[in-house]
Amino acid sequence: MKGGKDTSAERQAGKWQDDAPLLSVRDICKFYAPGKGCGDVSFDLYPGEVLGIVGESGSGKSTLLSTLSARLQPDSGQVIYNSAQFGELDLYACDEAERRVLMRSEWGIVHQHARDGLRMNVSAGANIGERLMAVGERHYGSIREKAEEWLTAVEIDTGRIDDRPSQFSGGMQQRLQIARNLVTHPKLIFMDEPTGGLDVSVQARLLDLLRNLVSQLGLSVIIVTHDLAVARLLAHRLMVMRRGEVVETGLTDQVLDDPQHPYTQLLVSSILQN
Ligand SMILES: Nc1ncnc2c1ncn2[C@@H]1O[C@H](COP(=O)(O)OP(=O)(O)OP(=O)(O)O)[C@@H](O)[C@H]1O
Repeated sequence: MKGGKDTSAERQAGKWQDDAPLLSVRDICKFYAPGKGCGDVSFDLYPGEVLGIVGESGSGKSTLLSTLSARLQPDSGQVIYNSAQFGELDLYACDEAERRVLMRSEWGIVHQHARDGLRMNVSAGANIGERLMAVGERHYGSIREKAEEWLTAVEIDTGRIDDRPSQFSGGMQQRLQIARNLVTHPKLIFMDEPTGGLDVSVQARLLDLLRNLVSQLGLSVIIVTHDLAVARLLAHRLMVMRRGEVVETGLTDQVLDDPQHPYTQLLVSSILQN
């Protein structure tokens, strides 16, 4: 099946708002110094929705993503996750053990640099199998079979299952990182510049793959990118950040085709001029 975003019309019709939010973010602040970090961020993310966080370098995108994914304690604010296993969880008030379970089952994190998300000294199959074992899978044959299925899903030859990621190209490493994340059927994926640092043709292939998987699996995604073309292709909704503040939010097509805030206008026009 060829994937793709749902149309703005569906989004505007409130297709997702009928469901309970998967993630509710309220007044999150995390500042390292004045203007360095992120402040007063609030939004709801619905099941199957892809939210893009865009803005120039240093605007606070990665800081925000880390606070949303329970990797960086905010100075203030609340992140509530609607867990299949635990019900509503306040991420910074719940047990560390519960957060760890989420990280390896219901959530996935795709890092910009694949080596931050992979174990480079074990095989591709073991990278995928490790996450399965973390959720209780013990049968070697079944783990290997699922690893092969996921290698195929991310377009890696199953003959490479015993190779280490260090023997893979950058694009393959990134696809392996995605397979490792998706094997446990997570609900929510956090991505930080997943196509950054890759050649343009490799980026295009990865984006196409991501778009199809996100659509087929009905994943909710929060993706940080400075690349508006990536945002346009993947995200239903955008949040534009500048100096730690959200300056504009809205449907992707609306924000990019009819930006309201002067900073977004500048961001969009600078891309058009290039
Ligand atoms: N651990 C840290 N200690 C101090 N300052 C930090 C830390 N991490 C980030 N910052 C600062 O906070 C600001 C926001 O950084 P952040 O990485 O969130 O921005 P970004 O929008 O993701 O940028 P980029 O696209 O370059 O990754 C920057 O000024 C950065 O230098």
